[in-house]
Amino acid sequence: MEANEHEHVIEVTGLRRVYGGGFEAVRGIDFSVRRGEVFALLGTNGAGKTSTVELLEGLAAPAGGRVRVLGHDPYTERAAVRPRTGVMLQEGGFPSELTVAETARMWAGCVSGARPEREVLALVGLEAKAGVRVKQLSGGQRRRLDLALALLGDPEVLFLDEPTTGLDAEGRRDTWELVGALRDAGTTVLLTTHYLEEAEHLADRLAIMHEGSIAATGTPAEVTASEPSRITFELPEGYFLGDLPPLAELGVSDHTVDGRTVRLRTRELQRAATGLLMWAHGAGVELRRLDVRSASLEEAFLGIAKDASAGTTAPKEYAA
Ligand SMILES: Nc1ncnc2c1ncn2[C@@H]1O[C@H](COP(=O)(O)OP(=O)(O)OP(=O)(O)O)[C@@H](O)[C@H]1O
Repeated sequence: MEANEHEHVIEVTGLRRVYGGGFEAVRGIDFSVRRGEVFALLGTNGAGKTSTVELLEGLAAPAGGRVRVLGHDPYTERAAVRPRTGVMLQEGGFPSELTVAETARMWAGCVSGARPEREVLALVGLEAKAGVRVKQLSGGQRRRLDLALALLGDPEVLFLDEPTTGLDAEGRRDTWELVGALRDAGTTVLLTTHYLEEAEHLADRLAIMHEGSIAATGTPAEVTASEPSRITFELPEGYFLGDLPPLAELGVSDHTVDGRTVRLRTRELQRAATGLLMWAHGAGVELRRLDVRSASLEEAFLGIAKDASAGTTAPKEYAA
């Protein structure tokens, strides 16, 4: 057992993946995941998330760099890593003629110390479908079955590739609850997702990938804080933009005016909001339709992806 096993369950350094035709899908990325953490990999289509997760699962060898899962190389030391990990691929690809229970039983036969099938089917809310053939399940129910199978071995580390794609709102919430409960029980979870709300809700830390590189990492709050906050209001009757205090002095980085609606962007939300409200108070006017808000993870994601496309920023690392 390596000394830092309890600290970093997954360690990725300078990782690269190159496909047959020479295309470099993962271009030297670094990140680590601590025990009991939920870590989300986000990114635009084709960013390299699945290519990365497959390397962590030991399904392929890296073209460069290093991966350690539970202190082992998941590709060359597969036998040491595989029994302690659970994997939910994007496409389960199970025989469609088997029933749900038969599929779970078949899969359990490949897992040492498997939990009872009924138990994992209940965890994902599929116990009532035990006798139904896989081909008769809806897309969302198949994702639940994929998740149930990943849980059969009671894994220490769980890899979930887009676990809630195709699930309805209730199914998504159920999966979030389950992942939260697994995390509380000490399971380390690495997931990929297209749903920023999901990452915001579930992830302790995340990385945003773009074209094979990591554009930003940190907690959702840290990554979100990288994007300016917004203040929107209507100019009071009889007032013009020039009547406001100088915007630069309020810490406003840019602004737009649309009719009487003013939109400000600032990285100093408290200073800008306080200055504006003090001005309104002093002038004895009301700022109608006032809306003051921090950026959402979605806004931060779009901003980071745009910057990365334009090549204007170095990777942003917010994590301690
Ligand atoms: N077997 C392959 N051979 C060649 N190129 C591949 C192969 N698999 C993936 N790629 C390319 O590698 C890049 C990364 O793909 P990957 O599936 O890892 O992205 P992703 O971030 O998971 O995307 P998505 O969000 O769309 O699932 C893409 O440009 C894709 O076309």
